Amino acid sequence: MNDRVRSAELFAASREVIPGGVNSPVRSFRSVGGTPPFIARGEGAYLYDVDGNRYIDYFLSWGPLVLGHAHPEVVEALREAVLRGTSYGAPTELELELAREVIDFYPGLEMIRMVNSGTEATMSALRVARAATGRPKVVKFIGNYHGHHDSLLVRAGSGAMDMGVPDSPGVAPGAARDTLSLPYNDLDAVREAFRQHGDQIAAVIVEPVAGNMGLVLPRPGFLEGLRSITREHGALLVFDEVLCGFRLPGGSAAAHFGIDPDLVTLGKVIGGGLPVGAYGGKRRYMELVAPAGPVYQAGTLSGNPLAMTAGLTQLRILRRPGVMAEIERKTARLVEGLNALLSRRGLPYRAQGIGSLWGLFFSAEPVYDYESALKSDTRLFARFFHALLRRGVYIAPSQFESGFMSLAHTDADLDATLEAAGDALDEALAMVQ
Ligand SMILES: Cc1ncc(COP(=O)(O)O)c(C=O)c1O
Ligand SMILES: NCC(=O)CCC(=O)O
Repeated sequence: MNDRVRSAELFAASREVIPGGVNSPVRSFRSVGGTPPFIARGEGAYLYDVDGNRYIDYFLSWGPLVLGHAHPEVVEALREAVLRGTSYGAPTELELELAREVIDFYPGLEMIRMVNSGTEATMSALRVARAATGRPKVVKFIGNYHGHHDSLLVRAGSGAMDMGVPDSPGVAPGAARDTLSLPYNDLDAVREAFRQHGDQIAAVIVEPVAGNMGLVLPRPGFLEGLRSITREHGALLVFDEVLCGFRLPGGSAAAHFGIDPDLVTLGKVIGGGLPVGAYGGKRRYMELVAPAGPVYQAGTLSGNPLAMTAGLTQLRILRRPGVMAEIERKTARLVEGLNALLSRRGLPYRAQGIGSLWGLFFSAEPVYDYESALKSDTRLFARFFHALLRRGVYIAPSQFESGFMSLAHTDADLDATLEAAGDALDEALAMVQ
């Protein structure tokens, strides 16, 4: 492994002109320390940095690249598409095709609107929910992350969790006042919130599998409970599947858990690595969106032809027989391998996976919400992270993020990863003691 000398120079220079040197806080290594590699290119399962180091990539642009970097068919489709122009601001058949592809993939989805990010998707979904119900309040769960718009940047996960201040200054107090933040996996808290404010609550928004406080699964009955409580009180249930969409068995939480949300937000995988988000749901709600209805939401680059091309190509490959199963097999193999390493060392930690998502908490106790996630040993995580990175394996630089898997990862990559992980664990443990 080469030093990251050039990366360090670029990081220092970037910090002069870009806040913190990055265009999104999670990239900065703030919680683990040190210098993030500056990336020169990605290919398959690998990232290459400007100093000539190669990393097996398990954060995959924070989730979108379910086939790996620069999948040849995605690249070819983009090469052809770019010759036809980069943006029209007028409707295309591609948008229809991607809408149909997603609707076909996602049970119960009737209409969908493309936007440019997951943030826009959740912001717009809540606007629809408020318009549909005429109510102001929303329920979210502590440690779930739905993007950075005001009403949901409250007790948020992801980078906000690392900052130690999950509530950002600058969020309009009015916006935050209408957000009720409850512990994840706690149906009693939801029932109590509805008992107090039921006629004021427009929607419950949830990451059905939580991926922004580390990977946290819903307890059996939690999602079913949300469905019945929201129905009972005339509030909408919004599944934020920006992160878990097309990465859970069956492709979605709706399919995997057999639950029919009113609205859904998507992003990441559906854009194939280009900037895309989407919100959709039942026709009666989505027909409120302009110009079909009065709820205004727009976007200069929404439905961008390059983004639609990348998303469509990636989803079609993902739907080929055996592809999702293969990615899931590799995820399970990695998780099993990590757990074997941990048990062999007598450590009380466990990795877990679902679909093509995985996670490992350095906590001896089960993690089911934000508070229990915070009990993890973040110092041990930081040491493990850097020891892994030095061995050419790049996971998300925070204890409170998820791991991802792609089709491009080979069994040889997994073997190399597990060997590196064993050595990295030993190194990290030796340093902590
Ligand atoms: C569940 C979830 N919702 C929303 C978002 C926001 O998406 P974006 O970063 O594209 O704005 C993210 C990740 O960033 C996410 O993980
Ligand atoms: N799990 C965290 C994210 O997916 C967010 C990525 C970003 O904000 O750059």
